[in-house]
Amino acid sequence: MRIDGLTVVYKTPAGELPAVREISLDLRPGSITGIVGESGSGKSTLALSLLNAVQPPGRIAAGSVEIDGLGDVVGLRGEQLRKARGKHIGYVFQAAQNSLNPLKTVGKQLLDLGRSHGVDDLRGLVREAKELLGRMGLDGARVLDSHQHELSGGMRQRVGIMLALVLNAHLVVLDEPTTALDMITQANILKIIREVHDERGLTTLVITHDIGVVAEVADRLAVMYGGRLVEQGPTREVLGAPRHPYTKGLIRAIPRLVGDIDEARALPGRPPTLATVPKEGCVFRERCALRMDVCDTVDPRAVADGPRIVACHAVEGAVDVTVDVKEHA
Ligand SMILES: Nc1ncnc2c1ncn2[C@@H]1O[C@H](COP(=O)(O)OP(=O)(O)OP(=O)(O)O)[C@@H](O)[C@H]1O
Repeated sequence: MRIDGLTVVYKTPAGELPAVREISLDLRPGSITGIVGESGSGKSTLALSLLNAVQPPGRIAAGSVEIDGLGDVVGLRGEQLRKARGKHIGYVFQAAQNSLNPLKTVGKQLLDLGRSHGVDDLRGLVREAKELLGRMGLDGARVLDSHQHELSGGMRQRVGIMLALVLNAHLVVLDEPTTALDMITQANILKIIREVHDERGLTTLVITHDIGVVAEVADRLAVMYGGRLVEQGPTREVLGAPRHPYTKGLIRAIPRLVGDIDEARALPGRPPTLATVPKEGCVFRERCALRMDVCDTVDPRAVADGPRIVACHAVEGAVDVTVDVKEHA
């Protein structure tokens, strides 16, 4: 999947405002990419636009989402689009716990899904679903016989993951796949996502506010702030040596299990909303220790340095960000 210059706007009383702005990102075949960002940074809007599923008052205003063998998803309509979802792209939306039909059993919904995508071997589909549910620690036969209200939030979330994987799509988008789960179940589900990903040679995108989740599963990490991607690169490199001041702040804000709890320092200020996100210049400048005059007027370009891509005037200008941030703190 190649996302290029993607901009998504919502119509508001103040006019159309961008929730996702000029995002470019390549999902490499066989990799797991994690997108991390605070609430309101535009993650879910981005996930929806990858399936061309943004609903009014939102719309994709610019850019493309090219998928191998399918073309630009932004140009797909109606039946073509419905077929692409599920068969080419499996997805779990953020509200997976609430997205099942309350009137039908999970098994009935699975069969509906299979039929609507022209699956001939429905028995095989049920077998596959049971296998996936079993791996996630559930009794597959029982779950398929259940209605939504008979399942806990965590069980529904696992059903959502099963439905995303069962049609054997090669591209899988998981929006907050583990939010309703306790820590142990979360670790187990992430392990299974990784295993199924490897077994099937999938290309996977995991969207989350939880940097621990991406640290666990993602090969590549992209950091989102105010609708922009501010930094991307191999997960270990980004977490081990973050370059963008926002990524640094985000990592420093994580409390650790061992060591001094006071070392975790919350990032001062709040992330911008649609109404407050600056129309020009850097979206992070209000909270940035390295703010310069140019940040008020010029949007920093995303500059690549090997596998790392960073959009920051201070980094672009080769300022030693580590030293400056420490001094400021
Ligand atoms: N239907 C809508 N109409 C107007 N604004 C919207 C709509 N949906 C989202 N927004 C705004 O777009 C911005 C991005 O929202 P989005 O839900 O994509 O962020 P997010 O990073 O997924 O946050 P969260 O994790 O809380 O869901 C936010 O400022 C949000 O208020």
